[in-house]
Amino acid sequence: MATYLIPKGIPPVIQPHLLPIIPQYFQKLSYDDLLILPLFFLDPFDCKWFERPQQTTRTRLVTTPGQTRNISKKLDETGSDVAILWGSQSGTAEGFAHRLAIAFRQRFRVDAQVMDLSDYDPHTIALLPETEIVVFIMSTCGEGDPCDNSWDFVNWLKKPFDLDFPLKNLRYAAFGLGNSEYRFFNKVITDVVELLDSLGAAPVLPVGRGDEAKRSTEEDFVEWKDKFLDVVACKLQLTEHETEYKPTVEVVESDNPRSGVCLSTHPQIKYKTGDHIAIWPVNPDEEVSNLLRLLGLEFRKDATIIIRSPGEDNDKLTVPTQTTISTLLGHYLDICAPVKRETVLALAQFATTDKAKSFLKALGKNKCVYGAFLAHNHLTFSRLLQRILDHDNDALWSCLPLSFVIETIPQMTPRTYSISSSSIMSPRNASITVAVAPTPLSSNTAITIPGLTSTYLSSLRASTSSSESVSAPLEAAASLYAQVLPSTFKPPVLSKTPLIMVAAGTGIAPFRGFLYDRARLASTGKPIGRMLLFFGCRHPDVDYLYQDELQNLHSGPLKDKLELVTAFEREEERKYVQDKLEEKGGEVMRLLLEEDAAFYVCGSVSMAKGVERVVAENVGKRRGWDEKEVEAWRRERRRAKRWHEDVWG
Ligand SMILES: Cc1cc2nc3c(=O)[nH]c(=O)nc-3n(C[C@H](O)[C@H](O)[C@H](O)COP(=O)(O)O)c2cc1C
Repeated sequence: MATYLIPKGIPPVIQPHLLPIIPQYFQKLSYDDLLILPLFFLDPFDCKWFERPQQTTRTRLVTTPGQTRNISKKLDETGSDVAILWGSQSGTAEGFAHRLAIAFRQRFRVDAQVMDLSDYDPHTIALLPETEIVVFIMSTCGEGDPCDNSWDFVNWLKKPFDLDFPLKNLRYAAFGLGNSEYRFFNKVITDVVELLDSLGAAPVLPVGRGDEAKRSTEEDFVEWKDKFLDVVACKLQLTEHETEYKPTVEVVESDNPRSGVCLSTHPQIKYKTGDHIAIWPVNPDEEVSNLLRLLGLEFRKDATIIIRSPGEDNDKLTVPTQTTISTLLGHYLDICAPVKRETVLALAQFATTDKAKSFLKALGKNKCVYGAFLAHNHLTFSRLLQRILDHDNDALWSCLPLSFVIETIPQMTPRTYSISSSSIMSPRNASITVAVAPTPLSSNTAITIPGLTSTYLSSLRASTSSSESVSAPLEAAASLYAQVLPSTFKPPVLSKTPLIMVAAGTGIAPFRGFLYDRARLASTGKPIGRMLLFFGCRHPDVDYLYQDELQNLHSGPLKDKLELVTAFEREEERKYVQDKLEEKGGEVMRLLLEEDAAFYVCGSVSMAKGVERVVAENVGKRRGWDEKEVEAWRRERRRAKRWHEDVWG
């Protein structure tokens, strides 16, 4: 294992050999699956990729000039009877909305309009006649909250109305995305449907709910979508057509040379302790070259291509244009992503032999067959093409339209990590903590699926040197596309505020930054509040991250201030952080209820849920409160910035 600390702002392409910076506590890491890398770039491809309201401000009342904010008018203008409104934070619901529109067009040869909820005025849904249908595809975020682009819409539904049943003409369908590990599972769609019904709207089919915790969101959506299309065919008396491939993007080659990825360095990157960083992974060369070979594009890989939407607004394109084919496959499309069952079926129409077509149809025919196949096989888009070729040598994929590849393979999205360094201690370097933990296939554990970003990051490390030294040079090719994302998971402003931090696994990352902040403040004579750090992992010899550093801090600059409480799942006592919180309940309660301590939890949703339950039970017991009162207390703590969660499913 090696740790690299690389000064911010050095464009690696220009200056590949990086200067080692070795702050006092950064010298040794104790976990083999750990990597610390710098951040370099913002806006990696010289294009604006994701300027969306949910990533900028809560509301966006300004639309493109000339574009209506009236849903009814938009349907009239486009001659469409179906509006698909999406509320999404990280793009899944948005992707589903587009897929539904494509399926709709393919099956009925008529258009449905996909709309970002924040681009339209909520009250205009009341203007729709009964002959039109609105589809809501909405994710739940935060703690049962709407995504940033859906707040206005949900608030509008909650407001008092002058008329009874103002939405009595509205016919709607709804699908929600959520995760049952969260306390408020799919709360947004549940609330929206309840409110719509109470305002007189009528559902055309039961609400669908996807559950990320069961990894069934995709199949839940497909099932609901098929039912929706059946219902809508009947309601709108649409004529069914044989499914026919109609590209939604057009790909043309250009004579204008383009050098592929256009890097922009950002020498003044700033971050604050607790911020996040989004990393843009790059697909492995092998996967890219396999796909190029299978698509017969090897010799055209450096050709410049222009991607455009025929007759549509090019702003809706999900990949930047113009580009090269190899950049498209290497950077813009997530070619290592799992292959959807729908993709298998859609691919059948391009199979050049009957044998290949039957293979694909049999593989994708139902979710059980496909699920069992995936439980035994690691499938990516190129692996699927190869698989068919192995089955039938005559099957050729060189006629597969590039437009289909662009529409079908999900676009690359950045992966977000907590910054694990302190901006006070190390303002010129940001580090992240990454576990390289490939996922074994459920029915064939000998085969593992590598994580795209963790593998990419370790390949940068491996390509530099096998040395353990922090001064290992980074090769010119090892550039990293990254963007700092401000977060609210910040240490309290006053260093004397007591802290309770609960982490499992790589959830330790932000707390490492918090501790170094306080270590530096302690060294300047600032008063430091008491700190309890609960850390859980499998085994002290396996994944006790930053063990030496934590112990150094504990016995050094944070002596008498920091208490480390560890829980090891695979030691004899088999303890989890929740158990340790219970054991230390007396002190935790004193700090929380009497000393205004700030409480932080970082790690998996299930761990955070357990932690919250232990704290809630203890607070309830101490104060003699019922569940509602405890919940009100917790919400108040959140508002006062004394309760923070950074969790993932
Ligand atoms: C920070 C965060 C908070 C979440 N909170 C909830 C929640 O309270 N209830 C729920 O059912 N799902 C919750 N989820 C799960 C999301 O709804 C789920 O990941 C969904 O697929 C995201 O869709 P999107 O990509 O369209 O934003 C949360 C996810 C994240 C990352």
